[in-house]
Amino acid sequence: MKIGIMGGSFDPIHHGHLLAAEHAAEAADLDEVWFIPSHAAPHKDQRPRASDEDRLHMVKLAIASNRRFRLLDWEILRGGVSYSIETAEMLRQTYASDEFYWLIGADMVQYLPHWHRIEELCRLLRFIGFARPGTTIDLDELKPEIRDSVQIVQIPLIEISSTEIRRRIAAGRSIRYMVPEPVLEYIEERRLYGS
Ligand SMILES: Nc1ncnc2c1ncn2[C@@H]1O[C@H](COP(=O)(O)OP(=O)(O)OP(=O)(O)O)[C@@H](O)[C@H]1O
Ligand SMILES: O=C(O)c1ccc[n+]([C@@H]2O[C@H](COP(=O)([O-])O)[C@@H](O)[C@H]2O)c1
Repeated sequence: MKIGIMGGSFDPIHHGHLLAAEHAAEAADLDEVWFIPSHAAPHKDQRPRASDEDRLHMVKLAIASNRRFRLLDWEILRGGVSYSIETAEMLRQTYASDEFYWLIGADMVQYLPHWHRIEELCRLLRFIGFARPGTTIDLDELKPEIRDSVQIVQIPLIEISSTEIRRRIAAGRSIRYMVPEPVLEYIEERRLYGS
């Protein structure tokens, strides 16, 4: 099987993530997309605002209606810094006959040279990059060892970020239609992000 990996903080998960996963899967002919919430993103100084349990639960609610989407809690269970190379090694050991494609937004494509043990990671899987509003992808900036592992797909642009959602909630503004309805209800019920 061809499996896409959608890693992220998902603090909270939003329609930008879901749309990107769906369209990237279609464009690259992937059989499934596995969502892997990180415990602590390697390049972010701060831990996510919501707990591991709440972020896992929100992803579960958001993907429940899509038969091609799955949730993997490996990075949460592993704890510590969530280096993708460690996850990729576990995936390759556990599912030796599958092919893995790490799905990343444009911001992350340009940041690839800084990923932990990136050249080893490029030998274990390929990356599928897609545009994100406000960022451009310039593959020429990447050295060939990395560039050759990246495939770019076109997806509809949707200007939503978790940061903007957290800001809106804190300011008492609406986030309806930015996140799936069950996620909105969960955020309100658990009073996450100062709601
Ligand atoms: N609106 C979007 N369109 C396309 N890709 C996105 C979008 N939002 C996030 N992504 C991608 O999804 C992955 C996980 O992102 P992440 O969970 O950090 O969300 P975020 O909205 O960027 O969060 P934050 O604002 O807290 O940094 C990254 O590869 C990121 O580039
Ligand atoms: O392994 C790394 O060094 C690395 C550096 C930056 C980002 N990543 C992964 O890229 C994915 C998107 O990151 P983020 O912070 O936008 O959620 C997520 O799965 C991160 O763990 C991984």
